[in-house]
Amino acid sequence: MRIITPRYTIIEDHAINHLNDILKKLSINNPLVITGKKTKKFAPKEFDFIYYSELPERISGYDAIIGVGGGRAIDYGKYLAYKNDLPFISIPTTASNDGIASPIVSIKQPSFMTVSPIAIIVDTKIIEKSPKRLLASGFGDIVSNITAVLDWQLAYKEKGEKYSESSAIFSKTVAEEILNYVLSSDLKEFHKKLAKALVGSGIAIAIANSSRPASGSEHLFSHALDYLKEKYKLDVDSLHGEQCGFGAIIMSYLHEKENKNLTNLHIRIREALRKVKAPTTIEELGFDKEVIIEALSIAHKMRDRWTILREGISKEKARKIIEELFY
Ligand SMILES: NC(=O)C1=CN([C@@H]2O[C@H](COP(=O)(O)OP(=O)(O)OC[C@H]3O[C@@H](n4cnc5c(N)ncnc54)[C@H](O)[C@@H]3O)[C@@H](O)[C@H]2O)C=CC1
Ligand SMILES: O=C(CO)COP(=O)(O)O
Ligand SMILES: [Zn+2]
Repeated sequence: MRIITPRYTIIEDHAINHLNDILKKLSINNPLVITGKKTKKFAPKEFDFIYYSELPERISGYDAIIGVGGGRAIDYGKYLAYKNDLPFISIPTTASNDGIASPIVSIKQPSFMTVSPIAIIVDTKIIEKSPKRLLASGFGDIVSNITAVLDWQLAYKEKGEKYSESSAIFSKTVAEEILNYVLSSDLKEFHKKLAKALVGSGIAIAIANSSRPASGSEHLFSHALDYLKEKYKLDVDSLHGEQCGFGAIIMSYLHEKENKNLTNLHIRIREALRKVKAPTTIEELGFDKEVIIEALSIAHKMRDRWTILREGISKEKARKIIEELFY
């Protein structure tokens, strides 16, 4: 199977200045920009634009789509490009999840595979100035790759699932590298290392042609929270990466129980999340304890993906795990 990865990836201060040069190299003359109301100020002024909240199904007369913004702006831009069979250029204005580089579209669950961006332009000066909460969310999404790879290896061992060692090693290495960086540094370069790690995660997904290297039981838990937010009409504004990082604390704890080589993994993950000020308590994440317990007990049903949750854990066992970890 052919692996499609971005043809141009620039991650540096003032990277935005390279856009016209990249468009020329790609022979793109008339792109349409998809952005959000708060991130329109970062969009190149010379091209037409549409807000992602006002997306048409079909467009004509453009030869590419450029996504400029946070996770949803990039996701909707990627989706529109895919629907119209156009190349997609990703220009994230923050680093809140690995959608900035992945071939996945997650505007609704289940997410689906499209095509990797043909170019990714990450202006680290813009990222640095973006809300710290969004960068903490991005760290949650990348640290979740550690439990995602552990789950993938478990599925390979217990169910014979297709597994790519090259994608898994890549995904695990970028995640562990930034975890160690956060635990041992003053975070001066955090935004740059985070942007590079999230791009690496998106490429690992492209290599696997699946979100497996970046989405395991911790993402199932996050999808369960999204489902319960909808079901109970909860007024909770937790971000994708925040939910996944919190889920990684729980799932690394479950993996540790079965694999003594992983001792203290959940402690290291929780300490690193706390250091970047990502939510690490139920109150900080914004949910009631009972919703967290219900999410853990239904997470395995969110998609057909074998993980450490296996056929699911009872509410009683979920309660015990949550109380051991957070009380
Ligand atoms: N395709 C993929 O692989 C994945 C895609 N996603 C997508 O990402 C979405 C979540 O993305 P998030 O970014 O967490 O939330 P979001 O996109 O809902 O919100 C991000 C917020 O940050 C603001 N923002 C962005 N850059 C900024 C800057 N430089 N300064 C000030 N404000 C800025 C935006 O205006 C927006 O209000 C999901 O709903 C899903 O659509 C999530 C995970 C994976
Ligand atoms: O969020 C993702 C990777 O970080 C995509 O995961 P899903 O395939 O579970 O939606
Ligand atoms: Zn994710």
